[in-house]
Amino acid sequence: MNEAISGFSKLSKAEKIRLIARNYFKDADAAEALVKSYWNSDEKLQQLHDEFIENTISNFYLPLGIAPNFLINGRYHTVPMATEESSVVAAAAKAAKFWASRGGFRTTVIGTEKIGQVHFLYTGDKDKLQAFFDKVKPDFFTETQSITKNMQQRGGGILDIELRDKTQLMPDYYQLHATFETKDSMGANFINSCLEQFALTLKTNALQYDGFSETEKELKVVMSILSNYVPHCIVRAEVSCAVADLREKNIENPELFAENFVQAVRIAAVEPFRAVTHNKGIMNGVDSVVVATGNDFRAIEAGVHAYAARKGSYTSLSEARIEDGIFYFSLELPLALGTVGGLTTLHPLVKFCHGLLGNPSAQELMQITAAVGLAQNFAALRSLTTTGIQQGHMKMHLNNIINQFEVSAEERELIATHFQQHAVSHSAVVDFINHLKSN
Ligand SMILES: CC(C)(COP(=O)([O-])OP(=O)([O-])OC[C@H]1O[C@@H](n2cnc3c(N)ncnc32)[C@H](O)[C@@H]1OP(=O)([O-])[O-])[C@@H](O)C(=O)NCCC(=O)NCCSC(=O)C[C@@](C)(O)CC(=O)[O-]
Ligand SMILES: NC(=O)C1=CN([C@@H]2O[C@H](COP(=O)(O)OP(=O)(O)OC[C@H]3O[C@@H](n4cnc5c(N)ncnc54)[C@H](O)[C@@H]3O)[C@@H](O)[C@H]2O)C=CC1
Repeated sequence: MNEAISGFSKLSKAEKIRLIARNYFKDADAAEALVKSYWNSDEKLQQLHDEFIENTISNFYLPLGIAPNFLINGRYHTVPMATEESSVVAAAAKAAKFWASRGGFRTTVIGTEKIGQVHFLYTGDKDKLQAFFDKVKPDFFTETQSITKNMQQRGGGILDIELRDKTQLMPDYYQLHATFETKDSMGANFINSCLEQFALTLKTNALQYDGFSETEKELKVVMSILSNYVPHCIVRAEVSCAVADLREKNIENPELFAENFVQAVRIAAVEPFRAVTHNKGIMNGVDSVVVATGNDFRAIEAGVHAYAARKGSYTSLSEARIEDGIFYFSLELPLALGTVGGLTTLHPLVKFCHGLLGNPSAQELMQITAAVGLAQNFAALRSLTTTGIQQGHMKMHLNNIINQFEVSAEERELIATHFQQHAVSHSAVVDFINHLKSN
């Protein structure tokens, strides 16, 4: 099919599936059956999922895994992780267990401030604009009172609003740069509602402001939206122990291990090609928790990588050092997470994941997520600087390779036994399966 579809959104779910199956698949019945096989047998539950997004035809599964033994600030957590990548959950679990016997993770929330901006164009005298802003600033607070009342009762609300001159970046470009405290919510809807009211207050007051010329009164609001860059909504996670205590399987020489580990982190600090992969390893853990807890992983990803580039060059999000015989490893991340709002109470499995974590506050969830990010980074670097990443990763990935072939239970057993002694690679598995089949 190579033509536009008109009115797709108006079709029923069954009609959408039929259209897709008939136009894109040789075996339309099989395609239709596959899509339907992922429906939930509970019709009410299926309807709930259908209504999360638009043009829904089915559910797209991601596995939900568990990483136990996360000792964080003296309390054990069992962490839900939703991810498609093999070895991520095993790596987190292994690192959690390793650090649980060495004091666990220490985490602190450094800040929770969120940001939103009204972007507008103004042609005229800058001093007059500043005088106008100073005069109307209280109105931004009073005219959003109906929106902010409940948030204020929770201890949140609008923190401050500034006028920012951005004309060096673009002619006539100014901003209302506002900061917010949104407590247990990620805050997108609260912030955007406040910003849209700021924009209205700005425009209406400008039109009536005697200090402006007729052109100046016509300032133009371009858009009002929160920023997913939250450099003051930061959480820190840290682990440390005596270098000698790092000894374990594959860490026979802890001094050498610690030294290599610190060097690996330093390379990520100075070399962006390495830093991106290093940080991807951190996000293996962070995203899994973010998805499992129904948070906005696109917002988190965008914010984290902007933070990693805040000094002008993209760098490592984690740091490691050895001081007086102690190994220190830490991480700071901007994480605007919510434990209310969005899908948190709507999606039954998301609700289950919050329950598993003891229904944390947003600040607690920030800390758990940062600890998982640090654990993931530790596991990857531990492998990279000792056995290499492929040994453990391919061990976990073996099932995915086997599942691409028709193998009996008996053959599966033989493959598993063989690869306990031999290095796993896609071609080695294929060769071994061919060898089994030819005998
Ligand atoms: C994969 C392991 C954990 C194997 O490690 P191992 O030493 O072979 O594991 P083990 O069989 O000795 O078990 C030790 C513990 O590991 C965990 N574990 C072990 N196996 C499982 C399993 N099947 N299911 C659940 N948990 C598992 C579990 O906690 C277990 O304790 P237990 O539960 O027995 O008390 C290790 O080699 C490892 O941590 N590797 C790193 C893997 C990794 O980082 N994967 C991410 C994907 S690669 C990537 O995307 C990121 C990267 C690497 O590019 C980032 C970067 O470059 O920085
Ligand atoms: N650029 C972005 O990141 C954007 C994200 N979104 C989406 O917005 C959603 C998140 O928005 P939210 O405003 O967080 O969700 P929301 O509007 O669903 O729920 C948050 C609301 O819950 C209420 N609330 C109850 N108890 C609270 C407590 N203890 N603390 C704080 N608030 C409490 C407040 O009224 C608060 O505004 C996500 O699904 C995200 O994908 C939407 C637009 C843009």
